Amino acid sequence: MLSDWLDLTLNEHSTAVPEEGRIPFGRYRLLGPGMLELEPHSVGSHAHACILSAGIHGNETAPIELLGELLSMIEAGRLRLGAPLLIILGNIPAIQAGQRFLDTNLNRLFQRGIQQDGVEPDRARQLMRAVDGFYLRHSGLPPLHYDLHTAIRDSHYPRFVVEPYDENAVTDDAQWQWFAAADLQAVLHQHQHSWTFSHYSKHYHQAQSFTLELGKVAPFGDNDLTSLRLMLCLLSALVEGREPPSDRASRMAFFRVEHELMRNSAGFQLCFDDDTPNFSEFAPGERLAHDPSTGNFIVGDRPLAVVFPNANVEIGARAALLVVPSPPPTP
Ligand SMILES: O=C(O)CCC(=O)N[C@@H](CCC(=O)O)C(=O)O
Ligand SMILES: [Zn+2]
Repeated sequence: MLSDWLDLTLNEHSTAVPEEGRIPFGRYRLLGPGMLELEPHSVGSHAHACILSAGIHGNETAPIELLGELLSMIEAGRLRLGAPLLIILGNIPAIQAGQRFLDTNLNRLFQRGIQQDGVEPDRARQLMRAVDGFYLRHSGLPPLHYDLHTAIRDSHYPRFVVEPYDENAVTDDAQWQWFAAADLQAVLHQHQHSWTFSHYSKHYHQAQSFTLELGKVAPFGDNDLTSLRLMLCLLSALVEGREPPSDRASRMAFFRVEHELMRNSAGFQLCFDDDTPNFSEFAPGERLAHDPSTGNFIVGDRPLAVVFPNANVEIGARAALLVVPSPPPTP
């Protein structure tokens, strides 16, 4: 029944799933569309209050399939539920339509007090309430949130972590070691508040919270989950409330954002090929973008690598992150 919940939710039949019930080692409760809470009979020695979200962008399907796999394992009793878990399917109509979003990018709206109306702002408000309630109910446990995505382009590091910015919340070193063991290959530290879903949990709840890019966008059924086998091991450990496997953080490449390229007008253009992979480097003097309202953006004294380039974002939105290597954290 739990593993059917994903399919039934996406096919508008979630009412076919009872609102609450038993599962091996615990209970489940539906909090609302695309929001499933699992509560263990007993918590493991390393349990966190875990939020795992996917489908914040509707065309990013591999993470939804990965959560389906995790739910099947829980339902079959192959994992011993040992931590409270909130599973979230983000933008349900966009997932149904196979689109990144319907009207506006949901992953820029996670800010308390947002005033906009519409499908995505309403969903952001629902999800923020669900996160607040979940962390309040499980306030005795450290909060954790992994928001699972896939990227539009190829990448020199196919699986990587984006660490949201917050000056008051410190990332545990253990997180980097878990990500290294999960075969994530790079980490990107954000340099300013970004109002993404992972930023919400970090900023308002001091959660260990990250956006995880787990490969490239593909339709349902076209994802190769074998590359996510070690990621599934990390998630399984979190589900069971035991300590995840660790590896040397220095296996991963670390970067920090130096500059955000914004699309300021309709005529904005990126001056490199559309299929340029994430983390491609550009030399000093190269022109990266042209915007009729602000002119050229030219690389300054040191090389810059480009991440998430997209000239077609909404006007006023981020069109690329420009990043530089940064030292790995010292344990
Ligand atoms: O591949 C792309 O261009 C976009 C992939 C994506 O959706 N990335 C997230 C990153 C969120 C963050 O900065 O933490 C996004 O743009 O929302
Ligand atoms: Zn995404």
